[in-house]
Amino acid sequence: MSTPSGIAALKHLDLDGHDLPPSPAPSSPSNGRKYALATELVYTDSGDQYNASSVPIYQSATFKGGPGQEYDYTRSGNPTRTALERHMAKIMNANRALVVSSGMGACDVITRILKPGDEVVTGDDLYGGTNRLLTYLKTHGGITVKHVDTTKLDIVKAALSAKTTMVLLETPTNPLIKIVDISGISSAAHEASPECIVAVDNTMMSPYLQNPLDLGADVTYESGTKYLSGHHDLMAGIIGINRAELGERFYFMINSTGCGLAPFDSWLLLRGVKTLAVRMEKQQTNAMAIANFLESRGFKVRYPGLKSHSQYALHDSQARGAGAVLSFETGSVALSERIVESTKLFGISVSFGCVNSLISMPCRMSHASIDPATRKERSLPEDIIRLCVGIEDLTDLVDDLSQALVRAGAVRLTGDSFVALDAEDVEGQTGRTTQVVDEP
Ligand SMILES: Cc1ncc(COP(=O)(O)O)c(C=O)c1O
Ligand SMILES: N[C@@H](CCSC[C@H](N)C(=O)O)C(=O)O
Repeated sequence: MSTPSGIAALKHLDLDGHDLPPSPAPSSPSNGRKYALATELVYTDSGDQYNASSVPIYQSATFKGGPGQEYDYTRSGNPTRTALERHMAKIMNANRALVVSSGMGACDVITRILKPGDEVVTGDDLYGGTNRLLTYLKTHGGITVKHVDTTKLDIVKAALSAKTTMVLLETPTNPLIKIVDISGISSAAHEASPECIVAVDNTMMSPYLQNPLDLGADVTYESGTKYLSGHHDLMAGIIGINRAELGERFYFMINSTGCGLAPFDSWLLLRGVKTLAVRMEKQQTNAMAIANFLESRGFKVRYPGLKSHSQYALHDSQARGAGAVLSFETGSVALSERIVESTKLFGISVSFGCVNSLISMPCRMSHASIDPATRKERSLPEDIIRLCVGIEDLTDLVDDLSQALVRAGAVRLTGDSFVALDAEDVEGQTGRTTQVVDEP
């Protein structure tokens, strides 16, 4: 591929994604990290003419100078966004990273390369928004979408064929915390169809804990709205790729549709990513303790850090930690609602990965767009509660959950110890007999 210069370098016109000129300042190959990840996360070279310590925000839609310029228009490229993309490529172990306006924006860019007649194999437990986009592509885009239990390699293999164009995975899944064998499925997919693109949604882990590209995936993407930003103050999506031609095709889509991340949000995300290691370490330490606490109270807890998780070993083999999202069931929707409404520190909110702890009922919130019949078919329990654990003091978090469980009638205080009540007992009671602990 020749590299046009001058005005040609500013045109990104090829509709089929072939023979495109390189996009402005593509991220440099960065697989050879010099330092440990926690160090690399904080180390950014601003490349600024005044040696600014923080990457400057190029809040400009246009760049003067005409032909031959590296940047002409922020939809096509912006120096602050490029700085973030270079930083993220390094962190994701990717040759190239692209940043867009949301996690779903990233999923859209990736799936836009599908054509009518193409076939996608994906999981039966997926974030509700991903399920919604795939359902749209199935209904209106002429694409076959097969939802299978991706925890079972033999089931995935049976679904794959030479026609499979894309495999789209999440691991751990949201919200059932199922673990998917990235390496096993990537090999099987490439064997069934060498051109098949294996894309992994890494939102539940972040690159601090898991690197799908190192495990054989072709594309990794995630919602930067979550752990990467860490403060619930921006929306972003990141795509990481090692295959140059895929990078150019995705860049073509981003430039064509205008979903590249804005300069200020790129700057905010660069800032957030610097503290990813310390936030994640504290969040997952808290999450582990809370998972143990709930399990010891008799709840069925889903968390990949628990040895009781049926896929603990698989998760441990492909990730460096369990993250900070866990879910548990109570056996009763009404009881779950009361628990969610009784917490004080755990805010009732969608999303996860931020410094504050959150509580939600996925079937009513993040996964409400999956119709109830499909939720049932895919065994998504209506009573499931999802916790996203933050960086607060652990004792405060446990106390908050304890008082919520008691208030809601999920456990009874007997002397100093809690006794879990099963849902039938709780709902069968006429007037609850549970004691309420002192309010903090
Ligand atoms: C696993 C997962 N993937 C993708 C997304 C989409 O990210 P965003 O909200 O940034 O569009 C979300 C949440 O929204 C998610 O939980
Ligand atoms: N109303 C939103 C719900 C966003 S859910 C965000 C996040 N992925 C989560 O799992 O909590 C929508 O319809 O997309």
